[in-house]
Amino acid sequence: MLDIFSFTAFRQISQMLFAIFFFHSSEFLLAVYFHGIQKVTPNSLLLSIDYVMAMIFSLVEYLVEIHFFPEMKEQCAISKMGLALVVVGEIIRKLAIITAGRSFTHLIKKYIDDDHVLITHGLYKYVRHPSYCGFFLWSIGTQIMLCNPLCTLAFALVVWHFFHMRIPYEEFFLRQYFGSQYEVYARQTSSGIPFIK
Ligand SMILES: C[S@@+](CC[C@H](N)C(=O)[O-])C[C@H]1O[C@@H](n2cnc3c(N)ncnc32)[C@H](O)[C@@H]1O
Repeated sequence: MLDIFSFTAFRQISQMLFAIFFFHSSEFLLAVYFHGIQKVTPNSLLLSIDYVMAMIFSLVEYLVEIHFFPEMKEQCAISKMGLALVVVGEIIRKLAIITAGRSFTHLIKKYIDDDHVLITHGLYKYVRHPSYCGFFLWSIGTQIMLCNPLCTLAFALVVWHFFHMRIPYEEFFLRQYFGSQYEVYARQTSSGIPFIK
């Protein structure tokens, strides 16, 4: 029997599909809850071409490896560790969104509006970018869960690089809006992503 029909493959692929479905649908529903359906676009599903390509690539790695090296996918402890990272990352991300409420937008705001307040409580008391930290863990966790060594490394590098570019850009506008209030806050808290100040 082909390994793709094994119990392990069924479990790992179902977990992956559920993780993806839950992540994107809950992002969209929370955006609708906080901003209203009129202001939310399909962009809040966070399904970019690059992201879809990355997920397809990870599925290809999975299928190739399970066919040629099926024992690689039987690392139960590693796969469970990945699942735990997915769950922890998802919880951190959603707690951050709920804490920031209307101040949280999927697109970086370049102009302040009245309902945008600086959030420094909850998870934001400990790190400046908890939702990015949650996504970082979630995305790497999905690949560890699939026992995909290449994509684990690739996702870690690509997602890290994405936040390395995005955080200074986002903080440029936050400094403009909130001035010294943001400066003080930024000095007291770390970014939440390793090796990003
Ligand atoms: C996708 S959210 C990400 C928020 C944050 N970087 C995080 O990881 O939780 C981006 C929007 O959140 C806003 N934002 C980021 N940090 C904030 C804070 N501490 N208080 C209020 N708004 C914030 C930015 O202005 C931007 O429009």
